[in-house]
Amino acid sequence: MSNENNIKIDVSELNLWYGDNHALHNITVPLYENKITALIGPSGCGKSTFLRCLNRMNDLISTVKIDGAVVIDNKNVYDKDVDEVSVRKRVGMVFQQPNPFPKSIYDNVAYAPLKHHQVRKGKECDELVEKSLRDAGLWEEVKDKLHEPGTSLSGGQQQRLCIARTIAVKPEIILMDEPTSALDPISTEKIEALMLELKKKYTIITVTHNMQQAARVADYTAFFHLGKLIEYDETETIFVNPSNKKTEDYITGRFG
Ligand SMILES: Nc1ncnc2c1ncn2[C@@H]1O[C@H](COP(=O)(O)OP(=O)(O)OP(=O)(O)O)[C@@H](O)[C@H]1O
Repeated sequence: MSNENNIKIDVSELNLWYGDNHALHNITVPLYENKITALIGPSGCGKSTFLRCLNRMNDLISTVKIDGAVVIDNKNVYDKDVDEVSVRKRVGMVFQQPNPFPKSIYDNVAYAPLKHHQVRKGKECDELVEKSLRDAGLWEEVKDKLHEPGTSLSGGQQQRLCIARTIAVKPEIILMDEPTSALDPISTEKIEALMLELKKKYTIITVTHNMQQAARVADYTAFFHLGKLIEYDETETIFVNPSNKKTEDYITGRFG
């Protein structure tokens, strides 16, 4: 694997237990800046669990125990002096089901930046809302109805609204957990095109069950099986010339 890229998230010897269930085993992986990394593997192999470790979302589950390190820009986000809210601001997340707040399109985007005092109400906030919606590829479709409910949009538009809401707080990393699995093919295509645009500014880690999607958008792909990272490499290598038999069996549809 080429090493010309900057490491944005350096995960080392990460283990996670849900009670007695050892769900992630000693995961060590460098995730690269301004790249899209796809996490693939059969259901229950730990993809979402791993993704949620990157912004400390698993801290919200009381039975979880984690050890190991997730180092972002030279600082382990699990160090005692790190506040998890600040981690979640730097590492945004987009979920499988579009989940806009029960608020207007405008307020969905403006809510967090206003709450965190990143912008003032009025012109400054208006500009941020417009920029975020533009960057999420949604502005032209919603600019005349910003005060209508976010839930009045189509599923694909709602997902782009959720992406606009995520980028409005200026994260450095965006985690996506099967961001297109609830969408039709045309909306999926728009989100994939958007991901390729967004990686110029952000580091993206995405979970997908869709092999074609991983092949289309991801620079790097990590294959998980039973809580272990089996293989991680440039996407083309994973799909064309995997070195592990399990990877080959999975991508050729022999299991999963
Ligand atoms: N909140 C939770 N509490 C307890 N166990 C959990 C929880 N979430 C996941 N697990 C367990 O952790 C393991 C990994 O699950 P995870 O959801 O990370 O897998 P996944 O690869 O994302 O699966 P899928 O593709 O089906 O979404 C499974 O054994 C699952 O049952």
